[in-house]
Amino acid sequence: MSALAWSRRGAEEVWWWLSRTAGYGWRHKRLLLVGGWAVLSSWLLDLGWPWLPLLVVSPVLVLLVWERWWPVAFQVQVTDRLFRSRTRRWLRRRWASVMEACGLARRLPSNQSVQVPALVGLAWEGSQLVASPRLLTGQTVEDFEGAAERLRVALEANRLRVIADPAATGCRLVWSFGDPLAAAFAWPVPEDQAINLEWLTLGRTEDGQTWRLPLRVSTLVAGSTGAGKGSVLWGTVLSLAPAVRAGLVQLHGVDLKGGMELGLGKPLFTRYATDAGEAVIMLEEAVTACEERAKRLAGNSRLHAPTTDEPLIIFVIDELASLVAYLPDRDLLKRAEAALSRLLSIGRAPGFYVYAFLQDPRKETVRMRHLFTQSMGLRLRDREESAMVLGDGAVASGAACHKIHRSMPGVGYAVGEDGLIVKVRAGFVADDTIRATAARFPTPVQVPIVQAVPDEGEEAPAPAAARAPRKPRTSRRRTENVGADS
Ligand SMILES: Nc1ncnc2c1ncn2[C@@H]1O[C@H](COP(=O)(O)OP(=O)(O)OP(=O)(O)O)[C@@H](O)[C@H]1O
Repeated sequence: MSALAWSRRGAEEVWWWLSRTAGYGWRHKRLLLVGGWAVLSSWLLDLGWPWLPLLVVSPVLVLLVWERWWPVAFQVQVTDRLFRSRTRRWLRRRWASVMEACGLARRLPSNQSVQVPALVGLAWEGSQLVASPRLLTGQTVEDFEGAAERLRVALEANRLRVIADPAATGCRLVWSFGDPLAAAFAWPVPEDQAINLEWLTLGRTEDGQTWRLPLRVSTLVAGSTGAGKGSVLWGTVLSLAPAVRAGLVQLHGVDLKGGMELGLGKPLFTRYATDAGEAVIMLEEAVTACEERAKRLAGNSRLHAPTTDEPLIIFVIDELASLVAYLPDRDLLKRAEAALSRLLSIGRAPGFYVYAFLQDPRKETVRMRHLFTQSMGLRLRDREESAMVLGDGAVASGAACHKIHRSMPGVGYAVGEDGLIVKVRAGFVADDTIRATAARFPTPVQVPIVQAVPDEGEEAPAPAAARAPRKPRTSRRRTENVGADS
């Protein structure tokens, strides 16, 4: 190794040590450096080289001043770079022992030699260290998923993802260091022209990218109380607001907390239900409108193209369980379940989608859970709940909703644009932002929900089970008005 390389390595080691001892504070470090400099200077002065101390110490002084006055730039340019090159070097050198310690190496009984998965590639991609191992014969990606936690701790990383290749015959190990999602950030009022009918923009991903979710898929968002479902809900509404004002999207809101959640943004909603009776009528009318649109599309198109005459209909249902599990009125509950299941199963092509939010993802609570084609998990109670929402495979490869800390509302796991699970944080939507958005992007049409009131002397309607088949509850003209399908 050349002298230059040695001195570079020496400088790296000094700065590595300085960054590792950050806890001691700069006063101690400075004392140490100045002391070392004094000893070195007196030694060099003795040798008759008075200019050398200055030469040696001036780069260090420059670095000290840089770190003190421009800490962010210093972090990015010096500390992070040193950390990366050192971590990469360390892993390359220790790969075999890491594999062995994590239970991924194999000792051959014949000659006691150790077989280790070869390290095919190792590189930094942004803030993530990515390794590509070659699996040993008889090993599967699941073996690496099983050792994920050990691999994470071995590198003192915040998170490790095991990403299988499409055929699941190999995988990539992705270590993330630090937490780019640690700090909350506010979500702004959308721009006037920001109409996007393919993607919702909701926050940031752990790679520092914008978090986008496909719009034209019914989506279930689960999170314990206080997990930040409100940010995802309002992020969805804000993302759609410009299209709402343009008449290309209609929002139908269900808020059985009496309007406490959605009330602030009422002008954005074409239809808005705050009690179970209204919600069920709204859903049933939407099913009728959806079936009619599907009939019209049949033979012409396989996917509805939104227009102002035939907009996308997006149901936003806060606390889904209040509608399909906790209703004391069994008749209403059955009707709600039936209408919602029908909408979820036939709504995709005609452009009817449901965005539902709930705390308890168990099947006993939401029987139609499997009908949501997209789901995301915020903080959840335990591993089982994480697996219910995202699937076992996602949890095994690192989507641990149950490990999200209480102090991180809005953080969760979702399927990213590449189809892989990604950790995300929704932007925080303040009440003032909702009010401003509602004032700027009101929907051009609001359709009230009319509940049938039995005429005097007329008997109350019989339970649904006794009536067959049930007709739509409002006139044909009103039904057609839903979704402006007239
Ligand atoms: N993205 C976010 N960033 C930072 N703080 C957030 C974020 N989202 C929510 N919070 C904060 O977390 C708290 C709980 O948020 P929120 O009401 O959205 O949770 P929730 O999941 O809807 O809870 P519940 O089901 O009990 O209504 C709020 O006080 C809010 O200030």
